[in-house]
Amino acid sequence: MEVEKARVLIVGAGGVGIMAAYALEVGGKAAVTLVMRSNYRRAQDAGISIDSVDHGKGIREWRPTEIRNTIPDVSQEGIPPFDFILVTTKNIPDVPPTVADLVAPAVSPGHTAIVLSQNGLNIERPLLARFPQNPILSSVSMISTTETSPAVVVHDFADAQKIGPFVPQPAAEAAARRYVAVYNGSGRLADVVYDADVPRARWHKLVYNASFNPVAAALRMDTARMRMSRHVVDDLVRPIMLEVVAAARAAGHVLPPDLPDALIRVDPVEAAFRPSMCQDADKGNLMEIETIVGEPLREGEARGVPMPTLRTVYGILKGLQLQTKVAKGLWEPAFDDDNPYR
Ligand SMILES: NC(=O)C1=CN([C@@H]2O[C@H](COP(=O)(O)OP(=O)(O)OC[C@H]3O[C@@H](n4cnc5c(N)ncnc54)[C@H](OP(=O)(O)O)[C@@H]3O)[C@@H](O)[C@H]2O)C=CC1
Ligand SMILES: CC(C)(CO)C(=O)C(=O)O
Repeated sequence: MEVEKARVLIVGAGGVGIMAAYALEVGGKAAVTLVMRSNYRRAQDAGISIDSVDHGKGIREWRPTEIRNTIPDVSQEGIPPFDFILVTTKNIPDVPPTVADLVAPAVSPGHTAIVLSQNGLNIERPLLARFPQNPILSSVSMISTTETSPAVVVHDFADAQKIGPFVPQPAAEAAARRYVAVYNGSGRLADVVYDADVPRARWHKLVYNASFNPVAAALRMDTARMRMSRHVVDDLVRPIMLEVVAAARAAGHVLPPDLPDALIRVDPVEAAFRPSMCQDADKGNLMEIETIVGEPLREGEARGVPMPTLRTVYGILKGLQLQTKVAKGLWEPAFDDDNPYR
């Protein structure tokens, strides 16, 4: 007897979203509807191309069950509810629409589990507030995957995810366990696992992302060159890592003492790896500053943790983000009424 496939909507069809769509479909336990935007036409015409360390090179003209270029409105369109909505856009709350606004038409209250496979801290909170009857799940992803041109993806580090409920609660725990089983239907993805404490996993990952990402974006430097310079690590990366470890501890998450040293050396030198925020800066894209830098800073400072290096880097990054907003017509230089510097 054929078991009914989970209906999964994926919003955000870049590197992470396309690899998730592929893993879900190839596992045979999910039917994926993939929302595409700039790459929609190319995927419609020629399919999606993937070279993947997990699934093989030379995957061509691939398409999931359904591709569309709008967010489904389940009640208006009269379509069956989605079991899961996987969000894999960049999370940039300082520019609308918010993730909650984006997915709202596709959410069936009390049914759809929303999975956030995005970097950052506390990104789940607005979803919990907006959809109190729905399981809200976190996927802390360690994959390295890039959309090199529209609908063409290169995936070069094995898919590793820690997946669990943002708030421990039976329905969310069950939904998270089901999602892991559906995602790894192929049995190939041993590092995609259930984790009962994803808030800790988010802090753990932030030790890398809150330090290397913004410093790389500000300096336009890969992690190998930062290490070769020595001073970039000594003056910026390591101090931020220690500040984030202290903030995590203040928030109740004790991370291994050797974590900063291990993460400083984690990228293969020959990869000359540019963290995602640096790649966004290179492309003139908006960056995930508030979720990756601002939020750990706010969490730490609210608990009295001194975080002077991260605060300075945050200020610089916000300035860079403002320049991108100007370039995109999203900010008009003008004084607010209450600006003391006018
Ligand atoms: N790439 C990686 O290896 C890793 C990424 N992450 C995290 O995963 C998340 C996704 O990253 P990644 O896949 O690299 O990001 P990408 O920039 O490659 O992809 C994001 C996708 O979301 C689409 N999108 C954005 N807004 C909308 C919208 N309103 N409606 C429809 N589609 C939209 C973009 O479309 P368009 O092209 O039209 O802008 C793009 O296709 C981020 O939070 C990132 O930090 C975490 C670990 C590793
Ligand atoms: C380092 C990496 C690829 C880890 O998955 C990441 O999260 C990023 O570049 O932002």
